[in-house]
Amino acid sequence: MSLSNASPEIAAPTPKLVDPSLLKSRCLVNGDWVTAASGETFDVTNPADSRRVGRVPSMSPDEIPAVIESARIAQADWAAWTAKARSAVLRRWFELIMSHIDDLALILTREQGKPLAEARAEIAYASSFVEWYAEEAKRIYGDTIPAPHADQRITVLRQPVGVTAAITPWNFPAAMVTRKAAPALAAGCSMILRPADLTPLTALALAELACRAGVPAGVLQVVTGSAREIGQVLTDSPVVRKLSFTGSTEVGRLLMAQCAGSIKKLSLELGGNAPFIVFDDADLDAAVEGAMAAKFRNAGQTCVCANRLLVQRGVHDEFAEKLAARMAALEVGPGESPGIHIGPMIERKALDKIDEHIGDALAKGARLAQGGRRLGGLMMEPALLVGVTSEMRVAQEETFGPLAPIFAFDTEEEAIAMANDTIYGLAAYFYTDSHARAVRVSEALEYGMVGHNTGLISNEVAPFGGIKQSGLGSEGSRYGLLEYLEMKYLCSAH
Ligand SMILES: NC(=O)c1ccc[n+]([C@@H]2O[C@H](COP(=O)([O-])OP(=O)(O)OC[C@H]3O[C@@H](n4cnc5c(N)ncnc54)[C@H](O)[C@@H]3O)[C@@H](O)[C@H]2O)c1
Ligand SMILES: O=C[C@H](O)CS(=O)(=O)O
Repeated sequence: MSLSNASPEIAAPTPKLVDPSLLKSRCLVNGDWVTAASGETFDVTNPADSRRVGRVPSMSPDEIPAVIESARIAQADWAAWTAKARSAVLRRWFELIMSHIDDLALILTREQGKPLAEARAEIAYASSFVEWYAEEAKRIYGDTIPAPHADQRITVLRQPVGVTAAITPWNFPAAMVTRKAAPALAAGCSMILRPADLTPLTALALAELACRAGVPAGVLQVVTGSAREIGQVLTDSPVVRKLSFTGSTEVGRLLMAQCAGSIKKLSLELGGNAPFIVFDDADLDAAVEGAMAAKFRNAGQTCVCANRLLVQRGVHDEFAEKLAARMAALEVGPGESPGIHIGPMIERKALDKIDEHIGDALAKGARLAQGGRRLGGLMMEPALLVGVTSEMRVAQEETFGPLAPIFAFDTEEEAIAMANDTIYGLAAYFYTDSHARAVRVSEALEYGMVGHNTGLISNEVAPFGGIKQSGLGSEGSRYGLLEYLEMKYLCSAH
């Protein structure tokens, strides 16, 4: 691999936004674009070069109760719209996102760092949730149940939860927003979104397009500022009936406790430690391609990334050799540069954690087979470790970077035990061409999502979610809508 970067003398022309009004410097509150009452702001910087790409308000927690009240008033009206009318607005939002994909991708790459091609893919993925829930909005069905008494009629209604809040991470600044906002709005809820400080601009641009699509004032609001302070107001408020959080397990635990006081409905999409298991009877070339996809998407900064590569001893050396060759072809550089596969890490502490994981593994007997060099700024060479064992930090902690640690195993039972030896349960992957083994392994893995002979499992139609300490609930699919609905049972006597 190499560091691809336009030389300062002939820097590539900086593409401009076709619609500069998508680059917002204010928050969306009750249909208005507002500054913080204090006038305070904070910068959003490009991880590729630390240059400022935007500036957003640092709202005070004192301003949030008014936002919640706006959301409460707006939600009552929004819930009275017909499902078809809500669906039409969501459909229009989907169309506007896709027609502005290039600008949204550019904003996303500039604040998050991922290569433009990946940013475009994320925008399309994000829009697929809006498209999906525009359709699902019209299919929120209830039940009628045969009553046990002749004079009774039993029905089950599904009604919107009401005012909801969402707190989202920096690694997928578009998809993590629409994966929450789309089902919320489809269900007839309102949503107060607080995006990550590192990547708020994409969320604000999506909100601008939601306004253009006809989402009424107060139904979707976006506030920026102190996560802890704003989060505390949102979790304390009894008016906020649900919190949807995507982020680390550590913060998820904290927010879950903060929501206990008001017994909120909770969706938690938390950390992962995905095993990627390669058996002797796997198609090795397919397994290598799957590992590249599962490990290096978003430079390894995804919750479902292959955090551990477990390879059966009979194919270990061939797999490691093939993977190293594919990794060597990865181009590292600024996301806006052409042909880049691996962008910068989001911040310095992310690079430091990867170094710590490599250092710890080497100190405990692993070998750095390839890569691992820092390349300046927040860039690093994708690294391949072999001889990794369960005593090393990388076995139990989410690396969240382009580090591929290979663990060897002998038997299927050993592989399952290694794979399940973690507090996490988000995603797991395994490669085998044996049907019998596929049935056994898919049922034995303790994860919310399992990929068999594939390293890419994320889409809008399937329930995305974890078990154990990777979270609660699911997003996407028809199940994701249930997270924003309450069930009411009506027993009517005649
Ligand atoms: N399961 C999933 O779908 C999924 C998806 C993406 C990321 N993640 C996880 O998120 C982590 C990386 O993202 P991150 O670094 O943004 O996670 P993080 O938990 O540090 O932050 C997530 C969000 O919570 C906010 N936050 C932080 N402390 C808070 C507090 N005390 N109160 C309220 N909000 C607070 C942050 O500002 C951010 O907006 C990884 O662990 C990754 O696995 C999970
Ligand atoms: O970080 C994990 C996100 O959920 C991204 S994706 O849904 O896996 O693409």
